[in-house]
Amino acid sequence: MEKRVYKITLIEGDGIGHEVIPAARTVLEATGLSFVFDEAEAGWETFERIGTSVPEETVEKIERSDATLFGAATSPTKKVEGFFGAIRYLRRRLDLFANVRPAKYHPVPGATPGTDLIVVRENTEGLYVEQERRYARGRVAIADRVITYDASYRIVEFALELAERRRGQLALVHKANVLPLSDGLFLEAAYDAAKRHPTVEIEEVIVDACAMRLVRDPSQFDVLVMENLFGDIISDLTAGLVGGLGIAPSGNIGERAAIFEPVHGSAPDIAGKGIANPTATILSAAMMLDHLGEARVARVIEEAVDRVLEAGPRTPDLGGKATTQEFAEAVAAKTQELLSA
Ligand SMILES: NC(=O)c1ccc[n+]([C@@H]2O[C@H](COP(=O)([O-])OP(=O)(O)OC[C@H]3O[C@@H](n4cnc5c(N)ncnc54)[C@H](O)[C@@H]3O)[C@@H](O)[C@H]2O)c1
Ligand SMILES: O=C(O)CC[C@H](C(=O)O)[C@@H](O)C(=O)O
Repeated sequence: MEKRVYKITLIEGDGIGHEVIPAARTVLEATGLSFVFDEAEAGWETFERIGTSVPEETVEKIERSDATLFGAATSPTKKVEGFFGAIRYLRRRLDLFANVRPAKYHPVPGATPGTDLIVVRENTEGLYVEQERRYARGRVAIADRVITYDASYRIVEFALELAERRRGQLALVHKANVLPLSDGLFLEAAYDAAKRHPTVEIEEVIVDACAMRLVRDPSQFDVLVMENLFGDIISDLTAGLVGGLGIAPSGNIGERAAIFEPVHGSAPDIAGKGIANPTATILSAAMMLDHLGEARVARVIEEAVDRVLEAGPRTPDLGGKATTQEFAEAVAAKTQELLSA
């Protein structure tokens, strides 16, 4: 059979994106699969240079490729005229409606054994419609939070299908006790979708109780589905359960495109030092391979990551002294060794 060549767009973005993307590329190149990598730009540095954070050429490259690996992009906390957040824009522009955020135990300090769950985050609406305004001479601010039946149905359907391939449990995470019209609509759509998946065990969990239960015993959860901002916050919590942001991968999945990225941001506090942990990006690259149908190689990369995390070298966030690239090279070597065994 002719060997498939995968077209992958690489977007470093800002800060540690410049370090973790080359690290993940080192691991991908060790798999023996064939890739054509195409680099594209996005983020704050791009905005400062050319006045837009996502050039059209970047969108076209993503649409033309089989999948994209994204590092991180910086967003300022003050309003900057003409600026929009790169990853937020790409999620909505390309209708990458499902943000899939696994949290699985890896052998690192502070990780909770038994954690093996996936947060499915709605990725196109909620507060991320980014419609804010101020009134009363600037002393009152309102942000719209949009929940639609269709987007809720679509994300819950995605989560139900995922749960069917796993342990068959789905938690519907919501705040309908306080917001019965909006989060209540999410639940209505969820139960309509669930009618077609009778084998999945459904549980409703109010988001604040969900946070508490996750901290106390994450092993009670399999798949959790929720609107955008709840998913943003809960997925950082679940990253914390498995060793921190240096570890947590994700995929933004749509019908026309898919972008894989670490859950973390551009980490300005450590950028440029070569000490960022590339595990989250390497595991995102493994998710990308899984998505492309290369499940076996994806599992081997995950195994290689675990072997290196166990034996060292480790990056400073996990108590080690390794650089980003040293860690990646160790994972690449272990990947090659496991693939040829
Ligand atoms: N998807 C994205 O592009 C994305 C995601 C989150 C934050 N951001 C942006 O990133 C910038 C910084 O945000 P923040 O500081 O809240 O979050 P962050 O994830 O960048 O960093 C939070 C903390 O975790 C540490 N950390 C993160 N990734 C790490 C890694 N791989 N290895 C070791 N330590 C790591 C950082 O050093 C920092 O102390 C902001 O401008 C924010 O808007 C972008
Ligand atoms: O800083 C940004 O522009 C987006 C950050 C981003 C988010 O979805 O809010 C990040 O926190 C994430 O979880 O992907």
